[in-house]
Amino acid sequence: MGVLLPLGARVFVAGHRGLVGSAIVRRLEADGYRVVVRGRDELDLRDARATHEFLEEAAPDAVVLAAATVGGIMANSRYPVDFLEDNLRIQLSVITGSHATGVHRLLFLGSSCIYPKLAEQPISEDSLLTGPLEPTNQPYAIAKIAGIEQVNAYRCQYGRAYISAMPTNLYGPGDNFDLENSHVLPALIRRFHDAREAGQPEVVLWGSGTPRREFLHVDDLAEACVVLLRTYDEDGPINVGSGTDLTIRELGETVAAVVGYEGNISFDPARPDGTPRKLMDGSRIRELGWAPRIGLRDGIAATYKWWLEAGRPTGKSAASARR
Ligand SMILES: NC(=O)C1=CN([C@@H]2O[C@H](COP(=O)(O)OP(=O)(O)OC[C@H]3O[C@@H](n4cnc5c(N)ncnc54)[C@H](OP(=O)(O)O)[C@@H]3O)[C@@H](O)[C@H]2O)C=CC1
Ligand SMILES: C[C@H]1O[C@H](OP(=O)(O)OP(=O)(O)OC[C@H]2O[C@@H](n3cnc4c(=O)[nH]c(N)nc43)[C@H](O)[C@@H]2O)[C@@H](O)[C@@H](O)C1=O
Repeated sequence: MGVLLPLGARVFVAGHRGLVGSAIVRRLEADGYRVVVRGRDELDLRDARATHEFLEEAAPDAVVLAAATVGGIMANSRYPVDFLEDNLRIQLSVITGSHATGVHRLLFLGSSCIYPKLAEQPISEDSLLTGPLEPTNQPYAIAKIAGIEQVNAYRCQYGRAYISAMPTNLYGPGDNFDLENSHVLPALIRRFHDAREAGQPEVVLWGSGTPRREFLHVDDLAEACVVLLRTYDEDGPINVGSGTDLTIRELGETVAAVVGYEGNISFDPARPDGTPRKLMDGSRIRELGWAPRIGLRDGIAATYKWWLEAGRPTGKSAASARR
């Protein structure tokens, strides 16, 4: 196999201000790569022509596609048009534009929600398209599946070294802490912190508390992405997970303990549970020598510390996220 990402290569990280993109920028720079970025205010990646012009001028050696319309279970349910169309448009602009301007190496990021709602656990890459999706995030999942197919098509028709990675649920510094639109982990950090400060006797979590989720610290994901960019060149998605999961009730208890909240935890069954379980089979990426380093409790403590030191950002509301 040739050198897929030589040291010093120039990498365009699309979505560099996000949870994932910012972690990938940190990792690439620490590893001796040169990073190219462009803010959404200057370049809307849904605009195919502007994206093409930018890629032509910037001429990166590689592209990491970490820009997307992203959110938790309620955002996915409330804004299906945005989750479907924004992501299809960003993918078309960036992947098509990369090929058209001669970029030979590209990493596309999908998500574990591309797999069937009731996939056999742990979920192997081979279970893609073997059953119905989870309805709360079907539009997003279908856009991401289209992205995987687009990557495969460029591999097949043009021999491009484009690849797709499917991370499990992520968390870490730079996450979205908006209470309605975020994912569960940052929401719980903020909710337990606020409840402790207010002396609130109870925190009501969404759903039944029984769904199981697997969480990976974003710095571990970033390391996995660089390993993939350097060494991996196969068809189809490759999973990136921590290898262990827990119930939402257990997650709530863990976050409460880290934050120092000692009140009661209850559940609101009127809110959706989503997929009952989505634990990834990570054996393929483990064979490449990558393994996560950050345990969940330590990762939550580090994220809580980051959030406090950053001035307790409240995250992206639906309006700003859907700008
Ligand atoms: N968070 C998670 O738990 C998981 C995330 N992933 C995947 O990782 C990738 C990144 O997610 P994450 O970092 O969490 O998301 P964030 O919302 O934190 O970041 C998304 C980034 O994309 C940028 N962006 C969105 N739309 C546009 C646009 N039209 N033009 C230019 N830039 C745009 C945002 O810009 P701005 O900062 O200006 O808003 C932001 O920097 C996604 O593909 C997602 O599917 C996969 C599994 C789990
Ligand atoms: C990464 C992944 O993320 C999403 O899927 P999800 O894992 O279902 O999302 P989530 O993190 O929002 O919730 C996980 C679980 O937690 C429960 N829950 C309890 N209390 C709160 C709470 O306060 N906020 C949130 N958000 N959830 C809560 C909630 O009811 C659910 O049972 C999709 O975007 C999908 O497309 C995707 O890719």
